[in-house]
Amino acid sequence: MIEKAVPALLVEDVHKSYGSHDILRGISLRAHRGDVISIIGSSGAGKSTFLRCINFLEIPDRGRFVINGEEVDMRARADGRVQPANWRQIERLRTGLGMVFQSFNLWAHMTVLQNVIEAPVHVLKIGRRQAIERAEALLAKVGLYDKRHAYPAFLSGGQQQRAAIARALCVEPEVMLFDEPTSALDPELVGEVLKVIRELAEEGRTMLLVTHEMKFARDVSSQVMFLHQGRVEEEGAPAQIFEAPLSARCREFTGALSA
Ligand SMILES: Nc1ncnc2c1ncn2[C@@H]1O[C@H](COP(=O)(O)OP(=O)(O)OP(=O)(O)O)[C@@H](O)[C@H]1O
Repeated sequence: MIEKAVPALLVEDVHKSYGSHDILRGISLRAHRGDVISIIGSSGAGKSTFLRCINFLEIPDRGRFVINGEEVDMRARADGRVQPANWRQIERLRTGLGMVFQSFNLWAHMTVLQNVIEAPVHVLKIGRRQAIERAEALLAKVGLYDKRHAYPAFLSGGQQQRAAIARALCVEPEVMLFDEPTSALDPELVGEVLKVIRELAEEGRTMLLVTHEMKFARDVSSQVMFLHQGRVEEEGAPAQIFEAPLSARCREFTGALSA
């Protein structure tokens, strides 16, 4: 089927620098529907920056982006870099990318339910009743239905992150982008969030996951990308990356963390 052949996300040759510091030096990625791609690497390798360039929270200096078959319209700047030509297009395409951040980023003045329906109602313009139905189903799925009228301050970090996942899912994104979703959590709360992410993977959702949870990445991913200093040092199936990596750096990194 032609539809299946269109990647959910295609990213080519992404570059990004801050001043004279080159952070991303030509990273490409292709995610087909149902792929779970973990992005791993040492601190400072550029993992989060890469994820943030994909939904234009950071503006890449260069790169080609095709989201759900639609290419992002980029234009050249006088300094040789590129920038999105049309922010309306970016805003529209962003609804196809559900982002979950390390620090949850829930709105503190809104209840869990209000957080989850905000984008469906105000960005997608779906009816409030329909948004509430969808949000309640998602909150039940992540185990937070009973907390739907609570404010974020009254939730644990794990509950806040599960609410943030429900919020990202509520716009029915093509691709979920997870940026170290468990890094800010106390160790005893990590498992409940990983369980939700694992269920999403098992459902066949397309996901990119920046993580330091090596065992989880090994279990849940269809593909793993190991970044080193802004480049893809090695990529492949989890069995390759974690059991028989070709790169000595990758072997050292995964060996040290999964030991
Ligand atoms: N807004 C910014 N301005 C300047 N430098 C930045 C900015 N954001 C990130 N950097 C730098 O870019 C480099 C890569 O950061 P990034 O957060 O992408 O790495 P990472 O691989 O996700 O690391 P970690 O695992 O520690 O989160 C780091 O050296 C960081 O200090």
